[in-house]
Amino acid sequence: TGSTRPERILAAVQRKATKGDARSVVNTIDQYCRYQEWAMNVGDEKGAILDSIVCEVKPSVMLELGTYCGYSTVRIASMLPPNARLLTLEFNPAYAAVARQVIAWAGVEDKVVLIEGPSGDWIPKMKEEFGVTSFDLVFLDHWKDRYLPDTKLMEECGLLRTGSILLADNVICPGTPEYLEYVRGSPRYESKYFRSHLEYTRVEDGLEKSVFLG
Ligand SMILES: Nc1ncnc2c1ncn2[C@@H]1O[C@H](/C=C/CNC(=O)c2cc([N+](=O)[O-])cc(O)c2O)[C@@H](O)[C@H]1O
Ligand SMILES: [Mg+2]
Repeated sequence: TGSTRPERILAAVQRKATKGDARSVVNTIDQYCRYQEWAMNVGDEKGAILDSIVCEVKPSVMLELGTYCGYSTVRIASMLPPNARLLTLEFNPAYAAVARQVIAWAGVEDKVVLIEGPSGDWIPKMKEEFGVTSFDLVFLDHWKDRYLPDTKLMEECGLLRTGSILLADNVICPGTPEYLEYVRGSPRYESKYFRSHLEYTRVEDGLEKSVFLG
């Protein structure tokens, strides 16, 4: 049984990235996935948009849905002030195991809480288990058909406050039509599309930034 793609990405990080240097980890994964084998990281082009929004919002408490190998986890954490917290949800134990090591190699583990399990189970427990009042910023990058149900679940659980921001990856490719229709059609959101490309390709994709109006 050979290695998995996430394990090969981890091996590249441990071989080529400077330990404790988050940007070096980000650059190493981008190099590997652009020139060796594609992987579903938000990537460098959309990543720059993600960086600018994290810098603008300066979240104290942030949620990421879909950790995968931890690329965006590290990218986001490297932009956060020391007292900020990034909670990230991943239900595949093998991916979570890789992500923990990528996060550790980058030296950002103090800002990150990786929670292993499905978003549907954990979103309702955020207040009691993690003392979350509400999320300042949520990055949606998990199964595309979960974006809408999990957004509605966060609303129902009172995890969004006036001004909370949802940032969704892949709204064009692979696409999240039901989610887009909801946030663009609802009077409770102010939505904006940031046009870009699918990671490491010339295919159109983009991020949708939606401000919850309460
Ligand atoms: N309910 C849930 N709770 C916790 N973790 C969950 C979850 N649903 C999925 N996950 C995890 O989130 C990741 C899935 C990402 C799907 N992205 C994608 O499918 C994707 C595909 C392409 N693409 O095909 O070009 C490009 C992209 O940028 C993409 O993000 C995986 O690590 C998976 O284990
Ligand atoms: Mg994605």
